[in-house]
Amino acid sequence: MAPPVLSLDKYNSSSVKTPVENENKYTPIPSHFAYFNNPEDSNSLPGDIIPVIDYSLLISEDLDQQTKCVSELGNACREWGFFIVKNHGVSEKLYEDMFEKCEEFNSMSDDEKQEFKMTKGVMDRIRFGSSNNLSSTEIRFWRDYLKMFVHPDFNSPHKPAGFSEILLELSTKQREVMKNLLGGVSKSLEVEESYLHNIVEMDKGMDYFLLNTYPPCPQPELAIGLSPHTDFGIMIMVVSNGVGGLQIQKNGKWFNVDAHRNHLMVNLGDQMEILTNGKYKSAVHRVIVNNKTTRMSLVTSYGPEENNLVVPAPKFVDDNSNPPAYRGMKYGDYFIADQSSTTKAVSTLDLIRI
Ligand SMILES: O=C(O)CCC(=O)C(=O)O
Ligand SMILES: [Fe+2]
Repeated sequence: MAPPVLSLDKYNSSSVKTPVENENKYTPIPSHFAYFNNPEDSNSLPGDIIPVIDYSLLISEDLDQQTKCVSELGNACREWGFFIVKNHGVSEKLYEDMFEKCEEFNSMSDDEKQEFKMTKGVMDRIRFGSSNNLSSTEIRFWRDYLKMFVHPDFNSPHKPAGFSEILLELSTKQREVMKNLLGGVSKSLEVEESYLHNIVEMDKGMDYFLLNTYPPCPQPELAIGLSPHTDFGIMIMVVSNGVGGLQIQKNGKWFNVDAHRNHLMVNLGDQMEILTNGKYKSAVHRVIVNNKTTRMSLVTSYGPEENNLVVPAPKFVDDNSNPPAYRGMKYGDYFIADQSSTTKAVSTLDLIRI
């Protein structure tokens, strides 16, 4: 007898998690989750060569150490568009508390989460859902999300109790780390420390926070958590609950990112590529799923002020060998284009490449 098929539609659910928990003996997964046709497409390599940056050296008083760290940061940005950050100083306890609250959020019923579903559109201050693309003819991602704007105005679900306080504390601390990383990246580009920060008006910048949840999948070799993509934003900070899944692409090959719970994973985003006129590239990445453990990731995308017109910065453009490679676009418009696209290939950058 054919095994029962997991049916998401009968739950009319905006989440992968609810049906997964209610029908735990299912297989196969519904066809609209079947992403991989060819098993070789999911091949990957160990990520032990991915650069690791020691944040404590970046902010140290010892100028030699700092310079060495900036140079490592520059290499990581040029070669990978991605790096791992250790010794970042945000407490492990704060992450533990945040993940605990995220689990509590996930455990609420669909009815309880109803009020957080998208109502007006992608500019909703908070939205909960699953897959970017809800058209039934498209492949869906094996992922649930909760997304919200946390800067300059702070938004958070009002439940579970304590969620918003912990998120505010975490966002504030992570923002400080990001400011210093952005300073280090500026220096690696041989501009003053505040160059990128000032040009994008980071003090008024739009920080977008996401909780991604990838429940165990009975056929992980077929499904995908997130297909290959680049992120909007200047830099993106990711912390996981210690369960692997993130992969970074380099020279056409996929590398597994070591999922140490107390490390930050940072990738360069599309606005970094535009600002540096392609000198630093936005990293292509994807998330694969497993059949044992739920992966959760806390992602914050840091970007310019919403009305900031993002164009290649003067320092990286000249009339001879470096003409502008991207058209300018207001950051808010870019965000909307990225988040509303139902046909997005790998990168929204394709919209503005010259
Ligand atoms: O879950 C992750 O590690 C990364 C998620 C991601 O790439 C995204 O939300 O854009
Ligand atoms: Fe991403």
